Amino acid sequence: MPSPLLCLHQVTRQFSRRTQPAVCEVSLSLPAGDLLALLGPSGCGKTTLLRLIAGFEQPQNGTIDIAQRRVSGNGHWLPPEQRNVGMVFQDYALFPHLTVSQNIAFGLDRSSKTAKQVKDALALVNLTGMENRYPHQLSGGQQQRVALARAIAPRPALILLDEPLSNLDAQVRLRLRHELRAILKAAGVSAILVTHDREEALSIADRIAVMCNGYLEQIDTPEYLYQQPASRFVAEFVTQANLIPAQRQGDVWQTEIGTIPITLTGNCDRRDAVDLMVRQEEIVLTPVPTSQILIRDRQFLGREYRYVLHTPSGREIVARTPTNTYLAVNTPVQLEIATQKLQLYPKT
Ligand SMILES: Nc1ncnc2c1ncn2[C@@H]1O[C@H](COP(=O)(O)OP(=O)(O)OP(=O)(O)O)[C@@H](O)[C@H]1O
Repeated sequence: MPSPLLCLHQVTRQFSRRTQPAVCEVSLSLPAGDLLALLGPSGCGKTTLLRLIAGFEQPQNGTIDIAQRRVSGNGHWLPPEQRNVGMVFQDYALFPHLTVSQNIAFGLDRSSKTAKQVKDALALVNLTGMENRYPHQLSGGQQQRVALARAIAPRPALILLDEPLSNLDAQVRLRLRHELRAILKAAGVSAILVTHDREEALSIADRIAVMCNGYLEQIDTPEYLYQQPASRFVAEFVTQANLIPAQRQGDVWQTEIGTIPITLTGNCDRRDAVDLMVRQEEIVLTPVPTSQILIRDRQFLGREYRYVLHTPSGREIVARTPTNTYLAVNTPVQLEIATQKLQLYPKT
């Protein structure tokens, strides 16, 4: 197996003794050529972790290796400019008085190769022909592509992107999402992308690292993460699943939405009270006049309906159904769960 391009071991950064660490004992590795998304809510430590890798922050504990070279920890320290890492920021950070070409050439050593490196980077981000424009003559999406070309041009080992799409409007953002992945893959560069947008992470990353309160909760492929969230936090944040309290009663789980065979969650868990993870798209709704569960809201989302249901105890459950299930608000409904395997989590 080839050595990973980036290796973090037990990295911790605490800004003040009175607060908990912004990044706490994070270990992860990144295979060469992979695109990793750091995903988590605001304040969970994503940007701090990115800055530790770039060398803008120094950890109190742990080691960081890039391309088999220790850049931080155990008495080693390499400043950002010696780490062979490119950065792309949320606000593009282009020089307004320099043209597109000059912006891209900025970080390159002046040599006979510079013009070719700029030309190649421009072609990679699809901006050939715009080399003499100034940043204010470009759209937001084009400016971000210049920033990406500038990071790629010196051919760094690793590119770090901090919320690179968040300043763009929704449509451009969607388009650039896929372009971004294609450009990074075409350049053959490894990259880490910070985002708080789960769809962005799920759709473009090879692997996703989910962070919560400074800790790394889970790192897996988007598919695995979605199917098998390792914790209640990942289940709620990434899959936006419903967590429904359940009591063991013989060979079924007793819940507000009916009984569920224990076999659906595997028989090995001996706990009596758990929360079951029920994904929005796994719920099948049938109108039943005697049911105590009511539809409180319905939204048409084009390809599906999003129903908000209320149980007698006041719990809110969200279901997404195909558009052939049209049910009016206030209809009493029965819920069925269409899955072969349900995840469960210990009760909090
Ligand atoms: N220079 C600093 N000094 C003190 N505290 C800091 C500093 N930088 C970050 N923090 C704190 O560390 C924690 C993690 O911040 P960080 O910016 O890494 O989170 P984030 O996940 O990137 O959030 P966001 O998505 O809002 O940018 C927060 O509680 C933040 O207030």
